[in-house]
Amino acid sequence: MYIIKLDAIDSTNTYLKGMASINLPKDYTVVVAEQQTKGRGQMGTQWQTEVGKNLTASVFKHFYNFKVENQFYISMVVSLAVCKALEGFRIPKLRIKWPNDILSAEKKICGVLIENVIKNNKFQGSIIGFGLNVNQKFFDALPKASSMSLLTGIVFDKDEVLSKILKQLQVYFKLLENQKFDVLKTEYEASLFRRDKPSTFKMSNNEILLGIIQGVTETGKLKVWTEDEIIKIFDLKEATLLY
Ligand SMILES: Nc1ncnc2c1ncn2[C@@H]1O[C@H](COP(=O)(O)OP(=O)(O)OP(=O)(O)O)[C@@H](O)[C@H]1O
Ligand SMILES: O=C(O)CCCC[C@@H]1SC[C@@H]2NC(=O)N[C@@H]21
Repeated sequence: MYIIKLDAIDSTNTYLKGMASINLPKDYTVVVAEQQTKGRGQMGTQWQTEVGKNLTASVFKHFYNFKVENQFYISMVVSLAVCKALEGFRIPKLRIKWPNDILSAEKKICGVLIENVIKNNKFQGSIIGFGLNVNQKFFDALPKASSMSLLTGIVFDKDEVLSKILKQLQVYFKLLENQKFDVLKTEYEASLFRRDKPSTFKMSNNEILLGIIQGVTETGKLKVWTEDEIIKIFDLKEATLLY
């Protein structure tokens, strides 16, 4: 494991992407920054965190002969590894909000941004970025966010948290390497936020839809039992889970 610690950078994902474009980094090369000036979230959003309080890190993972159709398993691995590490710190009521937000007591404490590295027309590996709210206490502009510290009253050692997450990433990636697809999907679905509960979705055409989350497909689409009594399959661009 090789950890690069930076005081400030635009984005740890962008930094690692730049490294990978020159030479593919070794497996589990980690970039961690105290401050990101252009932290990136999913779907073009910004990742905002208080300087020095939280973990913003990116990890490089190689994949050899990986079938691109299995990509969602990478997402499952990362969400499960973060959850398992957080369980170890006794963070309460952990859930994975599809596809890969980590919630505690229904508030978002961690976001994940996975970006693929393709070279010579081949999928070489992924840059796994995660932003974990560790010791930040105020989220004035983010009403749905919280942190490990806010939820427990404890101030955490960020290095210790990072090291536990990296350890769990290795454990769960081993399962993926050994093709334990069922184990991963079952554990992911068991942790899914609002599974088996009536939920409200906002569709891309702005319609509101009610349904009950059943689980996910192997490619990461959400299976929802709707009012018309059929199972609908949503991809990320189609539906946002409101509550
Ligand atoms: N440090 C952070 N912790 C949690 N969320 C963050 C953080 N930084 C940025 N975000 C993102 O900010 C966005 C706005 O969060 P907010 O809590 O206001 O919910 P929202 O805009 O209603 O979004 P959503 O559709 O994700 O429920 C979300 O996409 C969230 O992922
Ligand atoms: O929208 C999300 O939930 C994903 C947020 C991912 C944020 C992390 S912080 C470290 C890494 N570098 C980035 O620019 N983004 C990810």
